Amino acid sequence: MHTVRRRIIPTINSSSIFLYKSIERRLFPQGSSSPPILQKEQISSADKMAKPISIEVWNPSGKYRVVSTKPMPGTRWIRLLSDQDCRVEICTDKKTILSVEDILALIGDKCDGVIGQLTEDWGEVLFSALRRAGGTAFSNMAVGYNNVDVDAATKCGVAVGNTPGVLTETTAELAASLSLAAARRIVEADEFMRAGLYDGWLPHLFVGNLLKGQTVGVIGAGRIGSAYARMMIEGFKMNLIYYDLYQATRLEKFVTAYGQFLKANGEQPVSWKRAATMEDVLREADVISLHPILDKTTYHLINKESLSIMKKDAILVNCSRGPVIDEAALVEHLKVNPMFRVGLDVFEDEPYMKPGLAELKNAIVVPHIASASKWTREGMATLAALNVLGKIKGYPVSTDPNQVEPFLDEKSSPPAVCPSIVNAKQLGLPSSKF
Ligand SMILES: NC(=O)C1=CN([C@@H]2O[C@H](COP(=O)(O)OP(=O)(O)OC[C@H]3O[C@@H](n4cnc5c(N)ncnc54)[C@H](O)[C@@H]3O)[C@@H](O)[C@H]2O)C=CC1
Ligand SMILES: O=C(O)C(=O)CO
Repeated sequence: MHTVRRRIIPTINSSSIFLYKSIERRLFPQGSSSPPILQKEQISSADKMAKPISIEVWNPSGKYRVVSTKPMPGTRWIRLLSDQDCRVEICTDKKTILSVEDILALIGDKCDGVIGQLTEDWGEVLFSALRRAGGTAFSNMAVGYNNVDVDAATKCGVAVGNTPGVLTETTAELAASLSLAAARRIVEADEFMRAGLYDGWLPHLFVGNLLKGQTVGVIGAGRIGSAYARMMIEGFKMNLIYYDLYQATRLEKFVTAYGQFLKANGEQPVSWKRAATMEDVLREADVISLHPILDKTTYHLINKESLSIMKKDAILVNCSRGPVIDEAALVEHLKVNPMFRVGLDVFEDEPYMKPGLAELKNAIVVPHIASASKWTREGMATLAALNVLGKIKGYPVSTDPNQVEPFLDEKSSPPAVCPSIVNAKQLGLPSSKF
């Protein structure tokens, strides 16, 4: 078998290059685990099973084989794994979304753990394959894990990690950005300027909504929903109405204290209300932001009926998951209510939009970038790698998945703990407060 072994220039900074004895770039045929190294030209594009998957290997002599289905930001995550005797294989295939077959090929016959992405379908097929390959660890590089069948993973004895906390503020900031952009019609106005249509100030030009004193509605007041609420209340002095299955006590205390502060300074205080039903939020709020998890209870939470009870000039923001909104119903609603505006980061059939959405001026659409700040994305990669590493090494699981700083501090070694394993209890894994 002809082999190709090329040294490539690592994309990480030069100080870390010496840590890695060699880097291989190989072409990985689907359906084999320790595949022969093939030249691209040798592979017939007509033969689907022979379709190559390109990978990058770090620390080739590492004892544990850890696969990442995507290159991830930063280099700390690679260093942390390599330093702990892991051979790290990163899929560098150009295809944006890997299929189950692609991932089966990456798992192969021996694989200790995988770091995967929210675009991948992690169900019984992949978890059984991972288990057969000797693997017991998987982590999504995301806090949301609606793409993962956790029961199937548990049945196979595979731990499922996620990355909460590190993306809370970044995601909330995008929700706040979309709220402002929609309220003040920033995207429409930008397009107007660039089209050369501006010929002077006019009293009616791009008039939008003032946020101060209006009501912000939050559906799903967990980590991100609460952080978003605080930004809108503190930043724009909005009143809060929220709906969640649980009471957001800290958020309520914050609004009470901030209201008292404003009052003491002679300003109009802000207020909060926990709604008994989601419909109460939809009826009362001027800006509504969706932050629940996606599950059976939140699928199409916003549909034709719920849209119909919202104010005609309300603003709706979605930075949770696309299927929380019935997007076809939303398109119809936007068409007949031009004053109703939306800011969407996520879509029902991602990466696609429902027909008609792209043409609507009252919709702002961005490609699932809510967690896309450098610090957050590098932190997500680190937490995902530490989940996988911790399970491989037999470390206990953190009892507080919101305590992320100790894992992210670049100046010290991370604790010997898995940051967040969602099926830890079901698997009977030991836990640690650390
Ligand atoms: N667009 C993006 O890039 C990002 C999207 N997300 C999405 O945001 C979601 C929330 O993340 P976190 O705030 O960290 O999670 P979290 O678990 O802290 O908050 C979710 C909240 O939703 C509530 N909830 C669950 N079912 C509900 C229902 N039927 N009605 C109302 N509330 C309900 C929960 O009680 C919880 O308070 C993630 O699951 C993920 O899908 C997260 C990060 C980035
Ligand atoms: O973390 C998530 O759930 C995302 O959607 C991307 O950050």
